[in-house]
Amino acid sequence: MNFDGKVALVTGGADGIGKALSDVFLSKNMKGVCLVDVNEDKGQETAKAFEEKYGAGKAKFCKCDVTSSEQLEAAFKTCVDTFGRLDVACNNAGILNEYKWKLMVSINLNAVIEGTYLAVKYMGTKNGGNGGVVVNTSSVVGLVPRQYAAVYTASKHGVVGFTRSAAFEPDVVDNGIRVVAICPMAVETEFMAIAYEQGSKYTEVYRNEMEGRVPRVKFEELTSAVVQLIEDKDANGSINVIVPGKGSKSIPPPNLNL
Ligand SMILES: NC(=O)C1=CN([C@@H]2O[C@H](COP(=O)(O)OP(=O)(O)OC[C@H]3O[C@@H](n4cnc5c(N)ncnc54)[C@H](O)[C@@H]3O)[C@@H](O)[C@H]2O)C=CC1
Ligand SMILES: CCCCCC(=O)/C=C/C=C\C=C\C=C\[C@@H](O)[C@@H](O)CCCC(=O)O
Repeated sequence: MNFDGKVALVTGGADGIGKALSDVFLSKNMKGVCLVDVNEDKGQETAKAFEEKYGAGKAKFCKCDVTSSEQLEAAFKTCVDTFGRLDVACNNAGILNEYKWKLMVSINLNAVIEGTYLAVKYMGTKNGGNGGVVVNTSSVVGLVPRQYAAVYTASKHGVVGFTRSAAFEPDVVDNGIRVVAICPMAVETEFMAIAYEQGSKYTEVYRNEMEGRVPRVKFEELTSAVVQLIEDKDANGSINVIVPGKGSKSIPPPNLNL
């Protein structure tokens, strides 16, 4: 898919990875981006900054807690009502808080599943849309284990398993939709700092043993991996790990000869 005149919806679009993706989408001449986020102040601020940079009417902020089915569907509807179409859905919002693990699973996994199905409803060729691409944000710990962050790791493994499987569901394929996921290593966002504030078993260990020593994926490395996945019409069910300084690599599922 090329980006010209297309429309994206990005959850967690107010900040971090979602903001960086939205910026790149607009720089590639997308018609508009819908920033879907629970943080109203940041969301309004980011939308305003994008309108100053790319022109009036290019960015729409939708206040939404992705754990609410009603709010998430309203965001998809607002996006289509505002821009007249939807082509790319990035299910990206996420948190790290092992102490609030049920909430974390709701945000990191349930909302990704719900967002994917809503994308089929609002982008599907059988539902009046033009087809499109769903990009789900997992993590490198969607592929490998990480102690002290068992539930975060489980939620991100869930995103990988769901993406690999949903991509080949007839209802998804027959609606002209591809589904992919990214598995970044640590990225240059405030994610860990926010996790410190909220309190998490992993962040205490991270702070003591790793902080300042873990290389970070730069926004440019991450966004170019996502752009490639969106542009590549053969990328479906693809799970791409993104490693600082080494770019993006597709990780096939294990072949168990079953
Ligand atoms: N930063 C990192 O090192 C890595 C992050 N990831 C994943 O990338 C995704 C984005 O993370 P970052 O941009 O780094 O974090 P971030 O904290 O900078 O941005 C996350 C955004 O999601 C929003 N959000 C949180 N809960 C929400 C909810 N219930 N409803 C709607 N919006 C909500 C926040 O308000 C924020 O704007 C997450 O899924 C995270 O797990 C994956 C690998 C590495
Ligand atoms: C488990 C919570 C992770 C939250 C963020 C996320 O989703 C992904 C983080 C990704 C990468 C973390 C990398 C950690 C690397 C270390 O295990 C080690 O390899 C780095 C050591 C560097 C050194 O110089 O010792």
